[in-house]
Amino acid sequence: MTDRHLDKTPTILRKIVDRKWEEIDERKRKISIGDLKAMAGDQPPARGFADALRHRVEQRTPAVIAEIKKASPSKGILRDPFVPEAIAESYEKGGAACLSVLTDKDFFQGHEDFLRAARNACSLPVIRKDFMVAPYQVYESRAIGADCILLIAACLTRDQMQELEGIAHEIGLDVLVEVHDGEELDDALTLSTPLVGINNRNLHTFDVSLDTTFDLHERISSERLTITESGIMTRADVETMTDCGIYGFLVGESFMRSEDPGMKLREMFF
Ligand SMILES: O=C(O)c1ccccc1NCC(=O)[C@H](O)[C@H](O)COP(=O)(O)O
Repeated sequence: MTDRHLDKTPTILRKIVDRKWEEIDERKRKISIGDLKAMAGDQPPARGFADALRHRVEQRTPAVIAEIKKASPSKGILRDPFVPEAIAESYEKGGAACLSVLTDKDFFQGHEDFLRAARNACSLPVIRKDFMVAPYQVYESRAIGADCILLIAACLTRDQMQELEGIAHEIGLDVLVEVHDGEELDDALTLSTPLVGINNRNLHTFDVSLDTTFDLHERISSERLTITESGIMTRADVETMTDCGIYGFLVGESFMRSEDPGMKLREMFF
């Protein structure tokens, strides 16, 4: 593993990142980075992910990134049967600003085809929710139709994040950088992306505390956009955030466990 925080990085993230490097090697044997760059270059313009969020936040309306995930390491299977296109349509009707689609197979039972299907079923911008460690994956994200990528500060050095962000912006992708503590936020704030996600889930223990957002949000200037991630389960959770001026949300589990995810979104947020 070539990544930072070797002793600090949560075990689950280290396992995921190790697997990502293997996956990249396997994929490179099938599609070269040159071919992938060409495929990325053939894509139509991306849908503006950051713009869609900013537009809502400026109107002091919740900007919800609604997540499509079948399973997670902390919670196991969340939804079965799982039909990404139906979920995407339901989220759009429910008022989501953007979608987040898990593409990691081994830990989240995701797939790139889920991203393609969800994006084709609606007009919302989509973030590829995966574990980016190398430029190959950034080109691949654009090639499969993503509009934004996630950079998780806990598994990247500052230099790696800057490199991946540079490539993403060069090929028309937005970037959401995710942090869980002050040190990671220091690194995240060296990037130019306006989108800063604060993950309320401690990936060592899987405990969730919304205080993580309140503690770190005050260090994020108003030119950027705070997105509170993980553990938003009720309307009361939403109101606690909006009362503190936080209008960006990334929500998965509570929607995924609901029969009608878009209806659940509407009930919780609007
Ligand atoms: O959720 C996990 O178990 C997990 C484990 C390792 C890395 C990331 C993990 N979660 C990803 C997320 O950040 C959540 O999917 C996202 O914030 C939505 O959270 P929730 O609303 O609690 O489903």
